[in-house]
Amino acid sequence: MSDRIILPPPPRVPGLGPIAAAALFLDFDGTLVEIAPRPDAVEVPDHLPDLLHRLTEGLGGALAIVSGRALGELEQFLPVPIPMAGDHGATLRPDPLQPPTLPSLPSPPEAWRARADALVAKHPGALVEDKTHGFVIHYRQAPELGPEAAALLASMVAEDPLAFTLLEARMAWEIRPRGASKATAVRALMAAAPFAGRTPVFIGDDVTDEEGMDAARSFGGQGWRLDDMFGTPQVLRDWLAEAATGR
Ligand SMILES: O=P(O)(O)OC[C@H]1O[C@H](O[C@H]2O[C@H](CO)[C@@H](O)[C@H](O)[C@H]2O)[C@H](O)[C@@H](O)[C@@H]1O
Repeated sequence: MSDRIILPPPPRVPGLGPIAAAALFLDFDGTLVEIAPRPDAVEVPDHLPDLLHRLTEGLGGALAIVSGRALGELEQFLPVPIPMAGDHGATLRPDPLQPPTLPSLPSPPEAWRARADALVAKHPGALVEDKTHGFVIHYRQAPELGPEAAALLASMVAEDPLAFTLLEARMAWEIRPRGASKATAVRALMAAAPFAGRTPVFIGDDVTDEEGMDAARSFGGQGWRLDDMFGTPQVLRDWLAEAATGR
Protein backbone atom coordinates (compact mmCIF):
# COMPACT_ATOMS: atom_id res chain seq x y z
CA MET A 1 0.00 0.00 0.00
CA SER A 2 1.29 3.46 -0.85
CA ASP A 3 1.33 6.39 1.54
CA ARG A 4 0.82 9.33 -0.75
CA ILE A 5 -2.25 11.18 0.55
CA ILE A 6 -1.96 14.49 2.39
CA LEU A 7 -5.38 15.56 3.69
CA PRO A 8 -6.39 18.96 2.29
CA PRO A 9 -7.96 21.54 4.64
CA PRO A 10 -11.71 21.11 5.14
CA PRO A 11 -13.68 23.53 2.93
CA ARG A 12 -15.19 25.58 5.77
CA VAL A 13 -11.83 26.07 7.54
CA PRO A 14 -9.31 26.55 4.72
CA GLY A 15 -6.76 28.10 7.09
CA LEU A 16 -6.30 24.80 8.92
CA GLY A 17 -3.55 23.57 6.60
CA PRO A 18 -2.96 20.15 5.07
CA ILE A 19 -2.33 17.10 7.28
CA ALA A 20 0.39 14.63 6.31
CA ALA A 21 0.65 11.06 7.64
CA ALA A 22 -2.99 11.17 8.70
CA ALA A 23 -5.14 8.35 10.04
CA LEU A 24 -8.75 8.94 9.05
CA PHE A 25 -11.66 7.78 11.24
CA LEU A 26 -15.06 8.21 9.58
CA ASP A 27 -18.51 7.94 11.07
CA PHE A 28 -21.13 6.42 8.75
CA ASP A 29 -24.76 7.61 9.31
CA GLY A 30 -25.20 11.34 8.85
CA THR A 31 -21.52 11.77 7.95
CA LEU A 32 -20.62 9.60 4.95
CA VAL A 33 -24.28 9.16 3.99
CA GLU A 34 -27.36 11.32 4.45
CA ILE A 35 -29.82 10.51 7.23
CA ALA A 36 -32.76 8.44 5.97
CA PRO A 37 -36.26 7.90 7.41
CA ARG A 38 -35.32 4.39 8.60
CA PRO A 39 -32.00 2.64 9.29
CA ASP A 40 -32.52 0.26 6.34
CA ALA A 41 -33.39 3.09 3.93
CA VAL A 42 -29.91 4.63 3.78
CA GLU A 43 -28.64 5.26 0.26
CA VAL A 44 -24.97 4.68 -0.37
CA PRO A 45 -23.71 6.47 -3.49
CA ASP A 46 -22.37 3.95 -6.01
CA HIS A 47 -18.89 5.42 -6.01
CA LEU A 48 -18.45 5.57 -2.20
CA PRO A 49 -17.16 2.03 -1.47
CA ASP A 50 -14.48 2.27 -4.16
CA LEU A 51 -13.57 5.80 -3.07
CA LEU A 52 -13.05 4.62 0.53
CA HIS A 53 -10.97 1.70 -0.70
CA ARG A 54 -8.70 3.98 -2.73
CA LEU A 55 -8.37 6.40 0.17
CA THR A 56 -7.43 3.57 2.52
CA GLU A 57 -4.73 2.41 0.14
CA GLY A 58 -3.44 5.97 -0.29
CA LEU A 59 -3.24 6.41 3.48
CA GLY A 60 -1.15 3.28 3.87
CA GLY A 61 -4.17 1.41 5.26
CA ALA A 62 -4.90 4.01 7.97
CA LEU A 63 -8.60 4.64 7.41
CA ALA A 64 -11.38 3.12 9.49
CA ILE A 65 -15.14 3.39 9.57
CA VAL A 66 -16.17 3.87 13.23
CA SER A 67 -19.92 3.51 13.52
CA GLY A 68 -22.72 2.71 15.89
CA ARG A 69 -24.01 0.24 13.33
CA ALA A 70 -23.49 -3.49 13.67
CA LEU A 71 -20.44 -4.62 11.70
CA GLY A 72 -22.52 -6.90 9.46
CA GLU A 73 -24.62 -3.95 8.32
CA LEU A 74 -21.57 -1.82 7.63
CA GLU A 75 -20.14 -4.63 5.53
CA GLN A 76 -23.32 -4.72 3.46
CA PHE A 77 -23.40 -0.96 2.92
CA LEU A 78 -19.66 -0.75 2.23
CA PRO A 79 -18.52 -4.06 0.70
CA VAL A 80 -14.82 -3.23 0.56
CA PRO A 81 -11.84 -4.58 2.56
CA ILE A 82 -11.15 -1.60 4.86
CA PRO A 83 -10.81 -1.45 8.66
CA MET A 84 -14.09 -1.05 10.54
CA ALA A 85 -15.39 -0.73 14.09
CA GLY A 86 -19.08 -1.42 14.64
CA ASP A 87 -21.52 -1.30 17.55
CA HIS A 88 -19.90 1.89 18.94
CA GLY A 89 -16.59 0.11 19.31
CA ALA A 90 -17.97 -3.17 20.67
CA THR A 91 -16.91 -4.96 17.47
CA LEU A 92 -13.48 -4.28 15.99
CA ARG A 93 -12.22 -5.37 12.60
CA PRO A 94 -8.86 -3.63 12.25
CA ASP A 95 -7.67 -6.08 9.61
CA PRO A 96 -10.31 -6.58 6.92
CA LEU A 97 -8.83 -9.99 6.09
CA GLN A 98 -9.18 -11.28 9.66
CA PRO A 99 -12.30 -12.07 11.71
CA PRO A 100 -13.48 -9.24 13.99
CA THR A 101 -12.49 -9.10 17.64
CA LEU A 102 -15.35 -9.03 20.11
CA PRO A 103 -14.41 -7.66 23.51
CA SER A 104 -16.18 -9.39 26.41
CA LEU A 105 -19.19 -7.19 27.13
CA PRO A 106 -22.59 -7.68 28.76
CA SER A 107 -25.85 -7.90 26.81
CA PRO A 108 -29.14 -6.51 28.15
CA PRO A 109 -31.70 -8.95 29.63
CA GLU A 110 -34.34 -10.28 27.23
CA ALA A 111 -37.01 -8.67 29.39
CA TRP A 112 -35.70 -5.19 28.57
CA ARG A 113 -36.03 -5.86 24.86
CA ALA A 114 -39.60 -7.14 25.39
CA ARG A 115 -40.53 -3.93 27.25
CA ALA A 116 -39.11 -1.86 24.41
CA ASP A 117 -41.14 -3.89 21.89
CA ALA A 118 -44.31 -3.34 23.89
CA LEU A 119 -43.79 0.43 23.92
CA VAL A 120 -42.91 0.67 20.24
CA ALA A 121 -45.97 -1.41 19.28
CA LYS A 122 -48.14 1.48 20.51
CA HIS A 123 -46.43 3.99 18.15
CA PRO A 124 -46.77 3.17 14.46
CA GLY A 125 -43.58 3.97 12.57
CA ALA A 126 -41.31 3.54 15.57
CA LEU A 127 -38.98 0.56 15.62
CA VAL A 128 -36.45 -1.34 17.72
CA GLU A 129 -33.04 -2.08 16.22
CA ASP A 130 -30.88 -4.85 17.69
CA LYS A 131 -27.17 -4.48 18.34
CA THR A 132 -24.70 -7.15 19.42
CA HIS A 133 -24.77 -5.86 23.01
CA GLY A 134 -27.80 -3.62 23.13
CA PHE A 135 -30.70 -2.17 21.21
CA VAL A 136 -32.08 1.13 19.93
CA ILE A 137 -35.55 2.65 19.94
CA HIS A 138 -35.93 4.75 16.78
CA TYR A 139 -38.69 7.38 16.90
CA ARG A 140 -37.97 9.40 13.71
CA GLN A 141 -41.34 8.27 12.30
CA ALA A 142 -43.13 8.72 15.64
CA PRO A 143 -41.63 11.85 17.24
CA GLU A 144 -44.12 11.84 20.11
CA LEU A 145 -42.39 8.69 21.43
CA GLY A 146 -39.04 10.42 22.15
CA PRO A 147 -39.51 11.35 25.83
CA GLU A 148 -41.23 8.07 26.73
CA ALA A 149 -38.53 6.03 25.00
CA ALA A 150 -35.85 7.96 26.88
CA ALA A 151 -37.61 7.42 30.18
CA LEU A 152 -38.11 3.71 29.61
CA LEU A 153 -34.51 3.03 28.59
CA ALA A 154 -33.22 5.24 31.44
CA SER A 155 -35.23 3.15 33.90
CA MET A 156 -33.65 -0.01 32.50
CA VAL A 157 -30.12 1.35 32.73
CA ALA A 158 -30.86 2.39 36.32
CA GLU A 159 -31.38 -1.31 37.10
CA ASP A 160 -27.77 -2.09 36.12
CA PRO A 161 -25.85 1.17 35.80
CA LEU A 162 -22.42 -0.41 36.11
CA ALA A 163 -23.01 -2.54 33.03
CA PHE A 164 -25.03 -0.28 30.71
CA THR A 165 -25.37 3.32 29.69
CA LEU A 166 -27.98 5.32 27.80
CA LEU A 167 -26.98 6.97 24.55
CA GLU A 168 -28.89 9.70 22.74
CA ALA A 169 -28.63 9.48 18.95
CA ARG A 170 -30.45 11.27 16.15
CA MET A 171 -34.17 10.65 16.83
CA ALA A 172 -33.18 7.50 18.70
CA TRP A 173 -32.28 6.25 22.18
CA GLU A 174 -29.88 3.37 22.64
CA ILE A 175 -28.78 1.07 25.45
CA ARG A 176 -25.06 0.39 25.13
CA PRO A 177 -22.72 -1.62 27.36
CA ARG A 178 -20.17 0.38 29.30
CA GLY A 179 -16.65 -0.43 28.22
CA ALA A 180 -17.13 0.17 24.51
CA SER A 181 -17.29 3.50 22.73
CA LYS A 182 -15.95 5.26 19.70
CA ALA A 183 -13.08 6.36 21.97
CA THR A 184 -12.14 2.76 22.82
CA ALA A 185 -12.29 1.96 19.10
CA VAL A 186 -9.95 4.83 18.17
CA ARG A 187 -7.54 3.97 20.99
CA ALA A 188 -7.47 0.28 20.01
CA LEU A 189 -6.82 1.10 16.36
CA MET A 190 -4.16 3.73 17.17
CA ALA A 191 -2.26 1.14 19.21
CA ALA A 192 -0.98 -0.76 16.18
CA ALA A 193 0.11 -0.44 12.58
CA PRO A 194 -0.92 1.04 10.22
CA PHE A 195 -2.54 3.65 12.51
CA ALA A 196 0.10 3.99 15.25
CA GLY A 197 2.24 7.11 15.02
CA ARG A 198 -0.06 8.90 12.59
CA THR A 199 -2.13 12.03 13.16
CA PRO A 200 -5.73 10.89 13.70
CA VAL A 201 -8.61 12.89 12.25
CA PHE A 202 -12.07 11.79 13.38
CA ILE A 203 -15.04 13.11 11.38
CA GLY A 204 -18.57 12.71 12.71
CA ASP A 205 -21.93 14.44 12.94
CA ASP A 206 -23.43 13.27 16.17
CA VAL A 207 -23.09 13.48 19.93
CA THR A 208 -22.06 9.80 19.83
CA ASP A 209 -18.99 10.87 17.82
CA GLU A 210 -17.70 13.29 20.44
CA GLU A 211 -15.87 10.53 22.30
CA GLY A 212 -14.09 9.48 19.10
CA MET A 213 -13.16 13.10 18.41
CA ASP A 214 -11.77 13.50 21.94
CA ALA A 215 -9.75 10.32 21.54
CA ALA A 216 -8.28 11.59 18.26
CA ARG A 217 -7.32 14.87 19.97
CA SER A 218 -5.65 12.93 22.79
CA PHE A 219 -3.27 11.50 20.17
CA GLY A 220 -2.42 15.01 18.93
CA GLY A 221 -5.00 14.80 16.16
CA GLN A 222 -8.29 16.48 15.39
CA GLY A 223 -12.00 15.92 15.85
CA TRP A 224 -14.08 17.51 13.14
CA ARG A 225 -17.85 17.98 13.30
CA LEU A 226 -19.41 17.57 9.89
CA ASP A 227 -21.56 20.70 10.31
CA ASP A 228 -18.61 22.90 11.18
CA MET A 229 -16.08 21.63 8.66
CA PHE A 230 -18.12 20.41 5.68
CA GLY A 231 -21.81 21.16 6.12
CA THR A 232 -23.21 18.07 4.41
CA PRO A 233 -22.21 14.47 3.63
CA GLN A 234 -22.07 15.40 -0.06
CA VAL A 235 -19.43 18.07 0.61
CA LEU A 236 -17.48 15.60 2.74
CA ARG A 237 -17.60 13.00 -0.05
CA ASP A 238 -16.34 15.60 -2.53
CA TRP A 239 -13.49 16.45 -0.15
CA LEU A 240 -12.64 12.74 0.23
CA ALA A 241 -12.59 12.42 -3.55
CA GLU A 242 -10.22 15.38 -3.76
CA ALA A 243 -7.99 13.82 -1.09
CA ALA A 244 -7.95 10.50 -2.93
CA THR A 245 -6.35 12.10 -5.96
CA GLY A 246 -3.27 12.59 -3.75
CA ARG A 247 -2.55 16.02 -5.20
O1 LIG B 1 -22.31 5.99 14.33
P1 LIG B 1 -23.14 6.15 13.11
O2 LIG B 1 -22.58 5.49 11.90
O3 LIG B 1 -23.48 7.61 12.85
O4 LIG B 1 -24.50 5.43 13.43
C1 LIG B 1 -25.40 6.00 14.40
C2 LIG B 1 -26.73 5.31 14.30
O5 LIG B 1 -27.15 5.46 12.94
C3 LIG B 1 -28.35 4.82 12.53
O6 LIG B 1 -29.46 5.57 13.00
C4 LIG B 1 -29.46 6.90 12.49
O7 LIG B 1 -29.51 6.85 11.05
C5 LIG B 1 -30.73 6.30 10.49
C6 LIG B 1 -30.56 6.24 8.98
O8 LIG B 1 -30.26 7.50 8.47
C7 LIG B 1 -31.90 7.19 10.91
O9 LIG B 1 -33.12 6.67 10.37
C8 LIG B 1 -31.97 7.24 12.45
O10 LIG B 1 -32.97 8.17 12.84
C9 LIG B 1 -30.63 7.70 13.04
O11 LIG B 1 -30.63 7.61 14.45
C10 LIG B 1 -28.38 3.38 12.96
O12 LIG B 1 -29.67 2.85 12.76
C11 LIG B 1 -27.93 3.17 14.40
O13 LIG B 1 -27.76 1.78 14.63
C12 LIG B 1 -26.60 3.83 14.61
O14 LIG B 1 -26.18 3.65 15.96
